[in-house]
Amino acid sequence: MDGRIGTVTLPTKTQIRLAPKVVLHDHLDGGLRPTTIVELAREVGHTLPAEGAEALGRWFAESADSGSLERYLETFEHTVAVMQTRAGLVRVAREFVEDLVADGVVYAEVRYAPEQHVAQGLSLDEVVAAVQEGLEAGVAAAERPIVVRQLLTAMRHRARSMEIAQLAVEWRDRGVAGFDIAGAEAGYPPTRHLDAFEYLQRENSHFTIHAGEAFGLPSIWEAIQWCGADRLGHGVRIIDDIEVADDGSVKLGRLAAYVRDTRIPLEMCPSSNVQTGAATSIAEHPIGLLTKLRFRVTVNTDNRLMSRTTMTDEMAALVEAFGYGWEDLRWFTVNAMKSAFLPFDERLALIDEVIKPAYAELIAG
Ligand SMILES: O=c1[nH]cnc2c1ncn2[C@H]1C[C@H](O)[C@@H](CO)O1
Ligand SMILES: [Zn+2]
Repeated sequence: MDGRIGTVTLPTKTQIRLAPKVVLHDHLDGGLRPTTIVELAREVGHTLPAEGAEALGRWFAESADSGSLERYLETFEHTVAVMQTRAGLVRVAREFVEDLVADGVVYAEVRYAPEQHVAQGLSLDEVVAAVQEGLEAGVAAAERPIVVRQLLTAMRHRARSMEIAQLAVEWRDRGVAGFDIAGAEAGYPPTRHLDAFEYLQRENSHFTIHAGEAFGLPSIWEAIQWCGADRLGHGVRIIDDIEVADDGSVKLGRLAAYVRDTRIPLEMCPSSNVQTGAATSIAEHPIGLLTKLRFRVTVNTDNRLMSRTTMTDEMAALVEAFGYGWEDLRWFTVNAMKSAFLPFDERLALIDEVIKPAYAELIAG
């Protein structure tokens, strides 16, 4: 494909890869290289569900492509198993950054649940330190500048969120930018972790909440109006509060209006949503309508291994499905940078000095 539809030139994959991109929702334990999993599994004696890196990569993608978030999450057993040692965590984090750099990402927030990496005796603090060491090694070795921060996730079906929130605050000046909760959504409302969110608010800290992915509006409403989430992980089901009439007129319910009016960022992950059944296809993904309605939409990968994707792939898929041009890709990227859990002056510097000049050139052709 030469990237032309009629007389309009659409961004090609090769061009998109070179454009600066920002990812806010990218799980460390969802982005390992299959080759690394094979090697680490051999070292620690973990039995994998497929032989060899290629078959394993396929296994992750096929198993995650299940139509259910719960089954999608089962695949993480095999990544988490090889991320239980300091060396394993350092390596995975370093390679994670290398892959982001190769994808043209200039700012990334990398999330994972420290409580899932203590099975072989590491303390929570040692886990965060190992990940930070790997991320910094990746940044130091990068050919192009990249800024990377950690988000510490607590698992919503467990009861360690307060501890993890405290850990995020302890590490706030050493590479951790915020907090998140993840895992099965149905049956585990965000208010189960209200004490952790209230603590973070008192500490002037930042957090996002996975909400509106496998459960609907009540989950989003709790995340925002009870817990005070700064951003929504996915948030796709906000579409349930939007009515589009046959004549094309649109009516927002009170929650959708609140989300749009207060510019709450939506960390949208199109491919992941198709795999878990939160959306039927990329072309029918609510991101199309939400973008048209100017919600604060950002584009993300969620789990590059399980979805066999990259930021470049996600953006290219959106270009193909919706005909987006460079202005649209710049808008997603600036939205994401504005929504980052990084100090305002640092966000502005990346927007003014890195993102806008690069897109200005791309738009000029
Ligand atoms: O999209 C997701 N929704 C809910 N939970 C998720 C998603 N992607 C990954 N997780 C879980 C599985 C990981 O083990 C955990 C921490 O990264 O977060
Ligand atoms: Zn996620």
